[in-house]
Amino acid sequence: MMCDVEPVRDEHGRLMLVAGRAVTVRVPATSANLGPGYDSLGLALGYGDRLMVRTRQEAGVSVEINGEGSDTLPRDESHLVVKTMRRTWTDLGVSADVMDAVGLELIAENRIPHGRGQGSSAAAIVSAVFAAAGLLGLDTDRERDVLFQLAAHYEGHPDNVAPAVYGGYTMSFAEDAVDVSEPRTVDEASGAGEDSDAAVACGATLSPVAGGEFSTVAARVHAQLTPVVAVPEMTLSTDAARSLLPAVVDHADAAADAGRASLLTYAITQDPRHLMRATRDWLHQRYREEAMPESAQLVRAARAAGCAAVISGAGPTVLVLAHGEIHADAALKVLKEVTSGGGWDVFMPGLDERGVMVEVYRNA
Ligand SMILES: Nc1ncnc2c1ncn2[C@@H]1O[C@H](COP(=O)(O)OP(=O)(O)O)[C@@H](O)[C@H]1O
Ligand SMILES: N[C@@H](CCOP(=O)(O)O)C(=O)O
Repeated sequence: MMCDVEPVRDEHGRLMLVAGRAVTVRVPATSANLGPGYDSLGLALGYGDRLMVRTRQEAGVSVEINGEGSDTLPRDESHLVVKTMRRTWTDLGVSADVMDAVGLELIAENRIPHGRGQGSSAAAIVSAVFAAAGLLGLDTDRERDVLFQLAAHYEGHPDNVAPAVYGGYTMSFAEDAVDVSEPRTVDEASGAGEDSDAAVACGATLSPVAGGEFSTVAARVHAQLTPVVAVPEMTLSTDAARSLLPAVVDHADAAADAGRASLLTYAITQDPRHLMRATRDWLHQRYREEAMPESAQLVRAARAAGCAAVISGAGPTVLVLAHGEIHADAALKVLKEVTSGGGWDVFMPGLDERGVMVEVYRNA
């Protein structure tokens, strides 16, 4: 993090939002699940979104959107980034009066496609949480773990948020206190409209999130691992895809899935030759097939051709985890051939090892 601003506090010690600051946040696209790692495993991809936010004296909010969502997203308080920044400030103890008095100018450069299974909503939430913390003058590198907790809490599942925050390959899990027996939609999980006491700002650093729901471990990816994606024009919201999942799964399916998820961690970090067998899943893809039959068909065709293909996130993007240049070129060719009828964008996005990047500066 690059930062030349300090936290300012009121007479009660509460963090203050002040005019005349600016922040730039870069956040990568992500692919979650990776086959057997439903709601756990994630990979940071080598491209992403950029968000700039300025605070100003005049109250109110202005939003400029370039790229993805420029013709669909709202430009007011209901914009996901604006809502999430305000929620973050509230959770970090900034008073409503202070928040209302300071104006916001947002410029979003969006490259991650929306509703395609590459973590656009997680990227928006992560960029909002880190922008909000940066504008308060907090050291977002030092506070990365607490800010991860907040963002994962807002998103409701940690598997996209973790690689967006830390980069690389991430293995996330719910802490014991969380009841994961009922699948939740993103809206339920993000607690839209509810009061939240997720984190408290105290002293120079943030306290750990009260009852932090999720944790993660980030690992470096094997040098040969090369993602290839096929992105269709159709969209599928994550909430809709989650609503297709059963509340209970068969014990044998859970056991089979656990074996492949363990193997996948070895394949991604140590020996990519195991990727094909390591990317079988029993928990989500088959239940979602009806909502994205063409993606399911592409996964089958690519696997039949020897590519470790899975549905990326909740879909409908198809991801191949290739190993080495020759295999990646072959995977690219297979995906292009099968989708030659049109309507798909097939490319190699590369990987991101750094996660979210924040620069804060004075903007008098
Ligand atoms: N950069 C962004 N700014 C504002 N809202 C966003 C942004 N990215 C995603 N969203 C919101 O999240 C929705 C997509 O979220 P979701 O259904 O979870 O799909 P994805 O797989 O792309 O994360 C979009 O339709 C939009 O409402
Ligand atoms: N584990 C989640 C992942 C959703 O990822 P997204 O990129 O589609 O938002 C799920 O499978 O629902």
